[in-house]
Amino acid sequence: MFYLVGLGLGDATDITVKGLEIVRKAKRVYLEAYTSILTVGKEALEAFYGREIILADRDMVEQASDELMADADTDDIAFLVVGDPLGATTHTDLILRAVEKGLQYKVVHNASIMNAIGCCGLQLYNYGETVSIVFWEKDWQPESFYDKILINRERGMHTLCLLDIKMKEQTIENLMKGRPIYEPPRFLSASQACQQLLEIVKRRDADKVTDSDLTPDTVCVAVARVGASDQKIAAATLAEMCDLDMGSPLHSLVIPGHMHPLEGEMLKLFAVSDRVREFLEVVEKR
Ligand SMILES: C[S@@+](CC[C@H](N)C(=O)[O-])C[C@H]1O[C@@H](n2cnc3c(N)ncnc32)[C@H](O)[C@@H]1O
Repeated sequence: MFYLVGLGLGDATDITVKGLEIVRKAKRVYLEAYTSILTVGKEALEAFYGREIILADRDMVEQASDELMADADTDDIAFLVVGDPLGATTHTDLILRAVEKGLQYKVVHNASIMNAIGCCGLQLYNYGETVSIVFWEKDWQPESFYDKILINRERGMHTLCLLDIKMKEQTIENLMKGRPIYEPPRFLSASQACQQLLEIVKRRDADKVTDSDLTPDTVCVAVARVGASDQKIAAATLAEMCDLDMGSPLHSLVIPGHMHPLEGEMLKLFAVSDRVREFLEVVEKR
């Protein structure tokens, strides 16, 4: 059996009982190591599960499925994914390859950032398309995520923005071989994401600005390390968020659409300034 096991969002103990039983009896245990991270590393997982873990880089997952799934016809192979195996990063390609090979598979679900974002108080029913905000390079500064945020806002919907993780293949190879990591992975922070969003606002033609467009005063929400003991949530204006330190990764950002009074009341718990509190009090009284 080929098992895709979700690890949840916080630390080693977030695996489900069902997932842990599978990990403990599987012949080999892989950890997908490039789309998300927990607040603890491979060693802490190995200590908690009592099993050796093989890190699986993008090449292995996308090109070496024979190796990954070897023996899954007669033995159990576990493939661990931070969050939910089918949340945000959908590993449906692996499922299709397992089926092609005539293998049986099972998914063990767990919490995903896609549902845990409910922690900020904005209703999951009211979200539109999720977007990914990528690290801008000197000569590559896409703006497509901004347009998707506007489409959601035009419909009154909130937008969950997942933030880029840049992990060089070399870093993962070094990790897998126990070699030192010369270039640590880079994680886009909520404040960097807001700086990029405001840069796009600045570049757009002021005459064409609509009510859905973002401004430095637009209230947004940043979450960091959701599910971990030091989880942090902050509601701030985009301009305030540019200078707010949310601490170590992972971060996500939410750009609200139309807010229900209850959503405003809940968000107020996380307001970082009087300006945001005053704005949310108006929402509460709608
Ligand atoms: C590609 S998604 C992977 C999703 C994962 N499979 C899941 O179901 O949650 C990775 C992005 O989700 C967001 N994310 C994942 N876990 C998070 C957490 N615990 N706190 C805040 N953001 C998180 C970050 O923006 C990160 O770059």
